[in-house]
Amino acid sequence: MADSVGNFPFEDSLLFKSMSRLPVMSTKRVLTSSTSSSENGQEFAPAQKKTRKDLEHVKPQAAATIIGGKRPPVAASRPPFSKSTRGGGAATVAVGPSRGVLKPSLVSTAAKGGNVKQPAVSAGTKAGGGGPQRRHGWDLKGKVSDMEEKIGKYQTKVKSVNQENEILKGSMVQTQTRMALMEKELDKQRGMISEYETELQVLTGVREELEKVSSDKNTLERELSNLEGKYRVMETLRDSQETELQTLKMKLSVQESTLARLQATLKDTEEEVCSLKETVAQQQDELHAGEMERRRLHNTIQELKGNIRVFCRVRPLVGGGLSKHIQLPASDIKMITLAKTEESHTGKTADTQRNYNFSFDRVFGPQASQQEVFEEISLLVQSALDGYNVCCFAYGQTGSGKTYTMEGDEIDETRGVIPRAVQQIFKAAEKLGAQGWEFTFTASFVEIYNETLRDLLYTGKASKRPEHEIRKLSNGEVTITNLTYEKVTNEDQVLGLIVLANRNRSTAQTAQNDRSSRSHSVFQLDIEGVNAGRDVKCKSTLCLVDLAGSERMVKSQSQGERFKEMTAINGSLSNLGIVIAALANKESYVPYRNSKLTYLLQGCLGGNSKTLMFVNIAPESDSFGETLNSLRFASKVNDCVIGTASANRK
Ligand SMILES: Nc1ncnc2c1ncn2[C@@H]1O[C@H](COP(=O)(O)OP(=O)(O)OP(=O)(O)O)[C@@H](O)[C@H]1O
Repeated sequence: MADSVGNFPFEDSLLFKSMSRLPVMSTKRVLTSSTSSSENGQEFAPAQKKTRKDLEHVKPQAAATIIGGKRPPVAASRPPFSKSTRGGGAATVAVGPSRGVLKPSLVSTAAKGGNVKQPAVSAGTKAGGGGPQRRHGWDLKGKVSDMEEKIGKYQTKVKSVNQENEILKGSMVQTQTRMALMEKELDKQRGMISEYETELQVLTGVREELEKVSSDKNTLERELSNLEGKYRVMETLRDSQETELQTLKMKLSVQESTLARLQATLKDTEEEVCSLKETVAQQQDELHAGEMERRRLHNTIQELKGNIRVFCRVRPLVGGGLSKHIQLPASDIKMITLAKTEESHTGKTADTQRNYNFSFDRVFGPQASQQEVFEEISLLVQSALDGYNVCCFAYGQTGSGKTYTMEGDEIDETRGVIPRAVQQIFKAAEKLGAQGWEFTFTASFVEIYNETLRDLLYTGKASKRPEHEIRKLSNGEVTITNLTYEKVTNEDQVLGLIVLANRNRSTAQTAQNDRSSRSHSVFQLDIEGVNAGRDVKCKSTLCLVDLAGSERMVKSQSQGERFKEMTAINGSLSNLGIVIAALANKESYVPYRNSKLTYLLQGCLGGNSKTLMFVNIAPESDSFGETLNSLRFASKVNDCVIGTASANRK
């Protein structure tokens, strides 16, 4: 066993004895060539030489225990000293063929030597070809001599091993020193690596930032390039605008001088306008006063003409020519004579002619045009705009020309009273607008058949046609429930409503023959005017009525529905006469409620209205009786003087 300095106490006999049993000391060198099994010193010498040579090349790791592996174990790369010293000194070194550093010549085995298996054959027992001869038992001296020789060899060997050990120790110290240095160096290097790594991280960050900055730079460069482009455009624009500005400045200076001139002119003009405004205001006042005066005078004329007037109109003969029994004196436009030749009952006397003379406000012969007729009515229509209720109705037998007079045909010349009145009203309203008047117009169209009301402006389903009632409001106005009251602003709208009403009438006509002849149709236009500047308002109704045929049916021919119709027509027409007579006589009770027609027209027939009745007559001989009746009825109406009308003004 090696001590701390590596000396082996071979002089100790006990130890010496025990060592003789150590397998380490076997002459059989495990790592040497198998061919060398000799125990003589000649054989050892080359081995030692080899070991020294090898040791010169031993690197720090060569001190590790390497056992026959192709590569040294991982532990061999580390400093092996602590391990080998624990084992009690020298390490076992085996051949590392791949390295070639340690040759198989050297095997240094520790006294304990547990790890390396040595051949069990001792030196003494192994008899080689050249070894000492076996001595006889009695040859003790020889044996001792052999032993001493052996001991000598061993001692030499131990010495060389000790030398080797010393060299190894020196080498180990060197190696340790070098290792310490290298470890220091390694630590230093590690520190540097860590620093480098930190630096690398910083640099990586810097690089990323640099890349970002570079990309930002690219973007900014692009933006800059765009901006530069825009800047160039703006510069061009600025240049052109500067030129324009110069031009404008020049123009401005011209304009300024013009303005100065104009301002002077304006001042003069303003003064002039001021004086003109005063004149206009004065003239407007005068105009308004004139308008009011016109209304007053117009109304006076109308009153003088009578608040109920009757016009007679004779329809032309269907086949042309002149009527035999109707005479219209050329000198008097108010007279009409109905002449009837009565044959002598006895035949002995001459036939006598009986004349029935009638006088009306105006008589229109068969040649009278629609325009001529309307001129007389237009004064009344003007009264409607002035705030008076106006009612115009056509009375006469079927086919006498009532509808022709009221509605006429579609062509301009043959248009009747209703379209002409509407046209006049909208035109006059427009003119009055210049004087500050604003008008609102509401139209309705109703039919009275068999004392039942029917909305002629109804556009819904026939099955859902509502029923109507006439109501008198607390303010005296008359209204019809569920009736269409259409706001209109121009003539065309009203004409459209008339077309709709005629369509509604003809639908009913298809269901019942000649129904239109047996029903009254009432067109109403409610007029509301406001002159806000003068604080004046007016409200009136223009009522245009086409009455049912006035002919009397022969009682024997009247049955069922016809009889009912006849009763209704006769009732309402005779009641119309009664109402007009009651109004004319200023009776306290006027039976308006006796028929739907008079109840509906009560606002237009009362003291506060102007009424015009057309009596239409047919010229045919066979209509003589009905014509006479019509003229008699109209004559009665004509004799009535309805109380002075007053305009609905506030
Ligand atoms: N003054 C006139 N000039 C030319 N034609 C006329 C004139 N009056 C009426 N007529 C024609 O006579 C015919 C009958 O007239 P209209 O239909 O107006 O009578 P009506 O009294 O309204 O009859 P109904 O009571 O059946 O409605 C129509 O063809 C119409 O064009």
